[in-house]
Amino acid sequence: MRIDIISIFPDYFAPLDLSLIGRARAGGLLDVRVHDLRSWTHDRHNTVDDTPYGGGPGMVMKPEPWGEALDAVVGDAPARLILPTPSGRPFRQADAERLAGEGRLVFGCGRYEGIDTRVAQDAAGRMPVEEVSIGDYVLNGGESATLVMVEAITRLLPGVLGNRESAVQDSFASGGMENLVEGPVYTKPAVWRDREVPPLLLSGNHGAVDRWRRDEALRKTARNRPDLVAAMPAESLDRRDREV
Ligand SMILES: CC(C)N1CCN(Cc2ccc(Cn3ccc4ccc(-c5n[nH]c(N)c5C#N)cc43)cc2)CC1
Repeated sequence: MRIDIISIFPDYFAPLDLSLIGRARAGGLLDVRVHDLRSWTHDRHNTVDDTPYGGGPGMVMKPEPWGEALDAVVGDAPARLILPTPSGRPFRQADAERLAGEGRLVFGCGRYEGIDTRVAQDAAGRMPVEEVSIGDYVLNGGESATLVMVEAITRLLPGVLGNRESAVQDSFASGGMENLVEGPVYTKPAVWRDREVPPLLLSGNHGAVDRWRRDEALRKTARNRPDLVAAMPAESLDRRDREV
């Protein structure tokens, strides 16, 4: 997969040189290129914003630099443009799974009050465009959202997660009881500050451990995400589950 990111803060994406994504890039599993939008400005001040038509607070990102940047970065290649925005469709695990199947993604990181609407309209004539939001809270720009989405998407690509991790077992997976949040996890030592690891986890009884983990995950989901429990098909909750 190739990912292009266009932003006025390219240094924001230094974290993509680290850890699993950094290793995937170094190993040629992933091609991530970050571009400074100001490279496509031509005035002395590298201007990327201007006042909004119709008045109102703040500034809006000018269309010209974006148009030139997308022309240069995408050209005629097949690609999907992802535009983080507070008004976008919610980005969920199912979207990460869908987008992990794409060959090329381009993330356009807006700032100020957003990008002139004509940029998305113009791009839609050449490529699929998705306006997405990572959550119901307000950020200052699209960079953090792009980092979140790039991580959620690329961790699903074959070979990116090491052999010791697996995206297959992740919670929030689409459909079924996999929608449980993660239950408690423990490692050595068996006792820490007088707190014991549940003895069952040291029993070697894998069936009982699996049932315990599922009960604990269901208990935590009911406590933290009652919306996920409510959305589960009734038949997927057996009698024992209802007692948890
Ligand atoms: C004055 C008054 C009436 N306005 C009312 C509407 N407000 C909406 C508004 C607020 C902030 C921003 C800053 N910003 C610029 C580009 C950009 C991209 C993503 C996000 C973003 N925020 N939260 C998410 N989940 C996001 C995602 N994904 C934020 C961005 C842009 C737009 C702005 C204020």
